[in-house]
Amino acid sequence: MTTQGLTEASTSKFVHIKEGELDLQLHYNDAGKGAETVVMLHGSGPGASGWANFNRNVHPLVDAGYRVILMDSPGWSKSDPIVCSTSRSDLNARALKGLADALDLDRVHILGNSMGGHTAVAFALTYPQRVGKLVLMGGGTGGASAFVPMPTEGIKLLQNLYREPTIDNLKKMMSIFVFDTSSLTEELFQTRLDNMLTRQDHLDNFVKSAAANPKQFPDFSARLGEISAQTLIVWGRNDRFVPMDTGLRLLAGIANAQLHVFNQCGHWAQWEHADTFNRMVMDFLRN
Ligand SMILES: O=C(O)CCC(=O)/C=C/C=C(\O)C(=O)O
Repeated sequence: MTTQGLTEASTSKFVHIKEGELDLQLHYNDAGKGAETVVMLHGSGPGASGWANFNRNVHPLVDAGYRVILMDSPGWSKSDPIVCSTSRSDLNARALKGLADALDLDRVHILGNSMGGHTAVAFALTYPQRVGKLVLMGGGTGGASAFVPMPTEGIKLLQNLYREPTIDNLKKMMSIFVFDTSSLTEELFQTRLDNMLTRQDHLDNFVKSAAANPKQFPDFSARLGEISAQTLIVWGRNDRFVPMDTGLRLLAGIANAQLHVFNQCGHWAQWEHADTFNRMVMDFLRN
């Protein structure tokens, strides 16, 4: 199958899930028809979505024969709003369980970016039998860095953007989000700003959630030994949002893990080094 013609609109779907206390509508994109499914989970930035985070990764994986599902987490994009006063990582993991059940998916590979990585680990800890392989980029667990003050400069800019969603604050955040800022276009900024401003309720709820529980992403370090899934950890050496020693903690804790560090790369490895990243992921999933 070739992916010509696959767009956000042509793959856009909704589903209602009931999973524990979660009773809401989720938006997701569904692309490809493979026997194996890769779920991609986006990060926590304002205006983030599956399609915004992974538009450079969907097509190669579909062409390689995978079904690709992009889940928009509760509180992002076209999914229902929510205030989270407990663990956001576990809340998203429950949402993914509901989505996997609704789509009759027994087992999925999970590729998580930042908050999506935290969610992937929460899912693997709670529903280990539902996990194939894990790819964790710039995320996987909360907890303190040994080297960098927390919250990091990137997370402070992200929180500020949630409180004051202006083009200036968006540009401030994006200026340290990726390593090579010349790749950021006015069109990308405008699309991202439009995404954010379309859902003022999501922005307000994120701020309320952080006030109710500043530690939205718990530290899973002590439990990483429970994960048996083969895991590929990917980090940017120049990540100023979630520091690289988080990746080292994941590597130390997950027995079947390997770590790849991209030089000249910020917090968006799957976008900044898309071609190499896609080849690496396909090789990892295949073998
Ligand atoms: O606070 C954390 O540990 C996670 C931060 C995070 O998920 C940031 C992600 C940002 C994006 O992926 C985005 O804005 O697209």
